[in-house]
Amino acid sequence: MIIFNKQYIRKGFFIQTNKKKIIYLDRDGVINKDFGYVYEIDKFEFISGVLEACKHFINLGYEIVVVTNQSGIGRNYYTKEDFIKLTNWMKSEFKKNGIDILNVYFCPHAPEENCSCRKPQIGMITQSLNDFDIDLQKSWLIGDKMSDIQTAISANIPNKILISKEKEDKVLHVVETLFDTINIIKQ
Ligand SMILES: O=P(O)(O)OC[C@@H](O)[C@H]1O[C@@H](OP(=O)(O)O)[C@@H](O)[C@@H](O)[C@@H]1O
Ligand SMILES: [Mg+2]
Ligand SMILES: [Zn+2]
Repeated sequence: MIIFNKQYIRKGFFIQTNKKKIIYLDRDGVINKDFGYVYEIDKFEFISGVLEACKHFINLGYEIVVVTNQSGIGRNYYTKEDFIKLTNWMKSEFKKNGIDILNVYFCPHAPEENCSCRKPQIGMITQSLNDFDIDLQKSWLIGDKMSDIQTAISANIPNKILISKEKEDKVLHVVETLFDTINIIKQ
């Protein structure tokens, strides 16, 4: 039996980092089909392969955080309560498939409000760092707009993937659906 010298432990030689590694997921266009300001359960259609991809991430030890712009609230297309109702349903659907979503962060503001949380601003990422002990260097951000990728750049998240049918030469990883990221995120 090895007895660690208490003074070493006191000096932090054996501090184990339990920092979380996160997959930050954009919602519309990544988790669900983006029909435009989706806020009703019957209009929320999971994109094929999303559940399998999320199970893959969890098997690799990641936790999943959703970061979503919801300007439809600020534009008065729907209410914050509508969004929360849909979000609770979405989380329950993930849960039914063995996938726990650590948290969903959303920006309810319209673009003209110039808030600090609407992507590509990094307010939602910063809030997640306040809420959890996260290792951003081992985390990923996956989105369907270049503004999502810009969020990762601004937040110093080194690993980012664009979900798009067009090749964006400014982004190293461009795939058509979240399922395709299984071939990229392997540890
Ligand atoms: O992709 P995330 O961030 O999860 O959510 C995007 C949605 O809030 C909506 O964002 C809008 O952009 P504007 O917010 O109007 O610029 C449009 O792109 C809509 O099609 C889209 O549904
Ligand atoms: Mg999106
Ligand atoms: Zn905001």
